[in-house]
Amino acid sequence: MKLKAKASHGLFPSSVELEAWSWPLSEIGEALVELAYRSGLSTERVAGIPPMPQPVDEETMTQWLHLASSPCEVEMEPVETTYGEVENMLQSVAPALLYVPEIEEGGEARVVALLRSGRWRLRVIGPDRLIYRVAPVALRDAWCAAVDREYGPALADLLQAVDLSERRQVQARRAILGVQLGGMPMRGCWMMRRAPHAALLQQSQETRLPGLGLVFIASHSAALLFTLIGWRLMGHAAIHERFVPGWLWGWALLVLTAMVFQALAALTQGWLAIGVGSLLKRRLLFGSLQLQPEEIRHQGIGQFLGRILEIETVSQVAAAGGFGVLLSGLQLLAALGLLSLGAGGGILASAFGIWSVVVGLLLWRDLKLHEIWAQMYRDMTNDLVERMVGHRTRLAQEASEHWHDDEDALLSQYLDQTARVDRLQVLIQAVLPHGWLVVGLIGLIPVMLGPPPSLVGLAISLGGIMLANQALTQLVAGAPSLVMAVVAWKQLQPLHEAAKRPMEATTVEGGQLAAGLRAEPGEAIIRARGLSFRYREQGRYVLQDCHVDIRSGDRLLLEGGSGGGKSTLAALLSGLRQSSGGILLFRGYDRMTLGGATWRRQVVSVPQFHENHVFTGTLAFNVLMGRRWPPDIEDMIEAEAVCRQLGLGDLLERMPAGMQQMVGESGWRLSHGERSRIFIARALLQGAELMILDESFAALDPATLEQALNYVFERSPTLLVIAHP
Ligand SMILES: Nc1ncnc2c1ncn2[C@@H]1O[C@H](COP(=O)(O)OP(=O)(O)OP(=O)(O)O)[C@@H](O)[C@H]1O
Repeated sequence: MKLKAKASHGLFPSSVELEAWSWPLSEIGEALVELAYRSGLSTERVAGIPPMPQPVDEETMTQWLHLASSPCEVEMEPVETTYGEVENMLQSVAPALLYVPEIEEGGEARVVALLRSGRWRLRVIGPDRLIYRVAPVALRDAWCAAVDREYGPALADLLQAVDLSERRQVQARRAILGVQLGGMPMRGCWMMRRAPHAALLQQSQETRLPGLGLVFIASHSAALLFTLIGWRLMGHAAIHERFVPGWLWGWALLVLTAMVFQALAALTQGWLAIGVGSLLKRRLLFGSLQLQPEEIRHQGIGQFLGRILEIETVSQVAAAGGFGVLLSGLQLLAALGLLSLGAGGGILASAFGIWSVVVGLLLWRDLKLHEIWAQMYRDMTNDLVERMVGHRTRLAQEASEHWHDDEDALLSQYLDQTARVDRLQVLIQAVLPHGWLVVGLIGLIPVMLGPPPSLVGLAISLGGIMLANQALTQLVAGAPSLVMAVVAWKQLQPLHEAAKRPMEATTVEGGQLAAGLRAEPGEAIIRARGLSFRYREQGRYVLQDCHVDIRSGDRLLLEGGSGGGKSTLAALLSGLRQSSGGILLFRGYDRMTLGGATWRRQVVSVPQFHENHVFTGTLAFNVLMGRRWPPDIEDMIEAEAVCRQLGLGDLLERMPAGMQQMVGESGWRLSHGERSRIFIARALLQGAELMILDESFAALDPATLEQALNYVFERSPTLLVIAHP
């Protein structure tokens, strides 16, 4: 099959073949750099991208892309679609890299660098750095060629028998395969995005928020300007009693223009709200995943839950007109200008200045009260989460009359604070805008008592008072949401700070090691010299001057008294914690060289029961999450086999949905022994070089223990078992 694409350069576009607009696999690094640069995500063409290790499979490629994308300040996210959806996906996934398997038997695999494109023509960068325009269907055919080749021949005879032109035959084959294979998963596409730890401003540029913001401010200002000119026109006509039709038409035109700009402002406000909300959500959720377990533990998980819920407040406020509040500032300035131009300008402008200070002070007080209120709310959430987690223990062991002791005290403090916030709100909402009308009219009294003012000056002053009233009404209507947003943003600061931390990158050595072969029998896997660890800087050492040697193929048992530091050592060896001193090497590399992610892939630890978790999801997800998700059919077959070998066959028979059964907190309640074997299965399926089991067999009866242990011996290349004597 020959694939064609129109070249976009030159005066007379000509058809060129796949080789011209796709990159050889060996040049994937160059394709990545060029795509990052041309799509505006990198500021320069980064040099020195390491070569991709061979042989290539999807896993190696994903790992390598993870490694190679970090110097370009981008991330490559694997995208999965179905055979029937390929064309749609190609139209929305850019910028992206696509792995195109060999089109013909014996051909070579290629890579396509897809730029942001229109719907009907996709733009791709060729190895000659020129941009080609490709029909979505041509790229679809290239990407799906391997699948089409496998399933297409069966259709060939059928299509030959029908009298159709060659073009129609291709279309018919595409349509039939689309129906037959529509749900088949398709992989080999990686979407390029700005790295999530990049500055918020850079990320907002990517979503075109600054431009939208400017359009919003400009259209709002224009609407205000045209309204003011309209007022001036009507005022002038009224004072001079000259209501000629031309003036009325002019006024109508001004009002219409103001309406158009107002509609544009409302439209861009909606887009801004959605854009800001999604940007913040993405950023802060990334921040929450960047937190170290110790940071969460230090503050309590409920505190963080409370903070994460605040994300919704910030984005809702954006939608609820927080921007309108900011813009009422513009109206206040315009009102100040009018008041100083009108009759008795000095007095009215000063009165308005003093009133604005009062407004500012009351809003400041509102902010402070809200901050205390939010802290109380977070404490209550934390308390509630603690109570829910420990509910069963309290049920069994605490006297029921004490269950709600602290809860009642917290609740009554919270209600008192809510009442304080509400009282201030009433004052702000009722007094500020209307109070100003009274103050403004009192400010006019000296003007009226003095020499008669000019009618124009009086009209301008009245217009200024009304405009200020309108601006204050808008300000106090939106102020509560703005105050909430400021308070919520302050609470989200730890997540925002965590989001600035760069992700742990896979290093060149890490990538090579991950793609390379297993260690030779007897080769040193772990080497630790003088290893020490303490939980706090001034705390006591839990481990001190510790020497460990683990070789490939070893089966080791680590015994020791309670609190002796066995689990801590397991956490250090598996890269979950970092040592306070000494040297720790995995196959000759330290953690910095290898990268934390690669280290944790290669040394898997099954933590003690209370430190491990069954996620709410299918059993298949729970055992395969350490390998990859979504899985392919081989993964599923292997996962079921591992579960059966660990003695979970009975459980699988009893579960109505087998491997697809929902487990976890709200699903099938697994017994202690079943859970511990699921943890073992999860670790075995990760395929790590070294496996550490921390008291994983404690809950098993002797027969099951023997079966599980024998299987673990058989499957793990190197094993360290922690157990009590
Ligand atoms: N976050 C922490 N801060 C301070 N000390 C801690 C912390 N976590 C654990 N420790 C202490 O470190 C010591 C070693 O704990 P570790 O869990 O490694 O022991 P272990 O040998 O696995 O014990 P066991 O056999 O009872 O599971 C214990 O004294 C424990 O109290």
